[in-house]
Amino acid sequence: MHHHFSKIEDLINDKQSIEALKDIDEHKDLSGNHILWAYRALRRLQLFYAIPASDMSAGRINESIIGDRMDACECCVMAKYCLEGNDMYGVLDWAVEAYQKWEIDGRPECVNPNILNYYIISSSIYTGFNFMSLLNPSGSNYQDCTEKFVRYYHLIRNELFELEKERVMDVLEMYYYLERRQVENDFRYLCKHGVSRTLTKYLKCRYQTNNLFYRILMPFKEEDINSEPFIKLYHDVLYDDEILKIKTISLVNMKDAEVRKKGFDSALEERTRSGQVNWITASDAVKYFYALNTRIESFTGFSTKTAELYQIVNYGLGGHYLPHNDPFLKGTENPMFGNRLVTVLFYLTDVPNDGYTVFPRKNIVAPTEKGAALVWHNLHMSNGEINYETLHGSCPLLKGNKWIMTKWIYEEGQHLPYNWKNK
Ligand SMILES: O=C(O)CCC(=O)C(=O)O
Ligand SMILES: [Fe+2]
Repeated sequence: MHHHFSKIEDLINDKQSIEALKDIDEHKDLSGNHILWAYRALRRLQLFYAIPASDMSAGRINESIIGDRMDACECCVMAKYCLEGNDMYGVLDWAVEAYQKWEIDGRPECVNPNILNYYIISSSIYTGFNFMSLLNPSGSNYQDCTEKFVRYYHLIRNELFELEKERVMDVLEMYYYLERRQVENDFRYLCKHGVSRTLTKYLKCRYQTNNLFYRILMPFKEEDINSEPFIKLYHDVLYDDEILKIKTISLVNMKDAEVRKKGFDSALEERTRSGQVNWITASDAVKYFYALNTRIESFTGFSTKTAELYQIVNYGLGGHYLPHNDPFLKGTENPMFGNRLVTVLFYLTDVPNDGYTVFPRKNIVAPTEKGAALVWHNLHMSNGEINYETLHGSCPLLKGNKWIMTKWIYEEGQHLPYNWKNK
């Protein structure tokens, strides 16, 4: 018996075994869908932040290396997925990249050069590049052509990127599309350029006791972000041990995020939102978050009695949430408690270079950090109508992991100048 133990111990300590175990560990949760989503996440990041395949495959964005190098095989797989999604600009970009890496990496077997040629030729025809003009009538082979093409491709790549942005679409959709497109452009711009604090005479930060006697000892650190709509940031309102507890409870229960669509049941739609979600159960909430409810009431000034349960979200690579409004549209509100009056968004991780919460209509990128809560009013406090200026989203994550927790406070039970039931 003892003898076996030492053998097992040797095996465990063996470098190769450790690598193998790591491999198993890293891939254990990947189902077919997740692999497809991983590819889509990369492609989405590429399009969103305008990163050419040559930069992305080097792990580079804005001149700095933040990720791992991709090899020829991985680039080829990207081209394959793009082809399956009928994304011919993607096929072109990745196939050319795969081809170059294939040459540099000593022509690894996982890449079939004929398939690569096929990718390049078909995508180049589709994207309007006259590949045929490169063919030498006196019988050159595809290999030579591909090489030539790769050289030309680098010259025209920027124009291709521009072309890709133009899409054909139904005239009736145009108005909605233009408006949406403006918002999305603003969203992209803000995500790319990150946090800029604009200090004005009116936006200040302060120690806030909210007239609570015991808060004199430990006032809230309140920072004004915007006045209309009301957006404020409260620093250090969630403690490290609470964050750890929240992540521990949630980790085993995370499910792929869903979005509610008008007229449809909740749908899995990773184009709009991609991440993993868990709702803390009522019994766990009582057990662990009683004090937090009281704290939320202290800094927001609203009752949490009618609030939703806590929602935890984890975004991985490429995880995002496109701009949206949190309240339900007219007629779909909660019949007992009304609409989502206030959003309290806690950050369970730091948000250093990406994954910001952005309000594109107000030109705001929230300057937040771990343990802070961003609070905003979704409805006009005078009449309960939705304030569409609170449109907000989460920028696609380029690296690491972002964890948040949300609490939605409802109209019922608050001191409001209107009766929500008569709206
Ligand atoms: O993750 C974020 O920054 C925003 C999340 C959000 O808007 C939501 O969950 O409704
Ligand atoms: Fe939201």
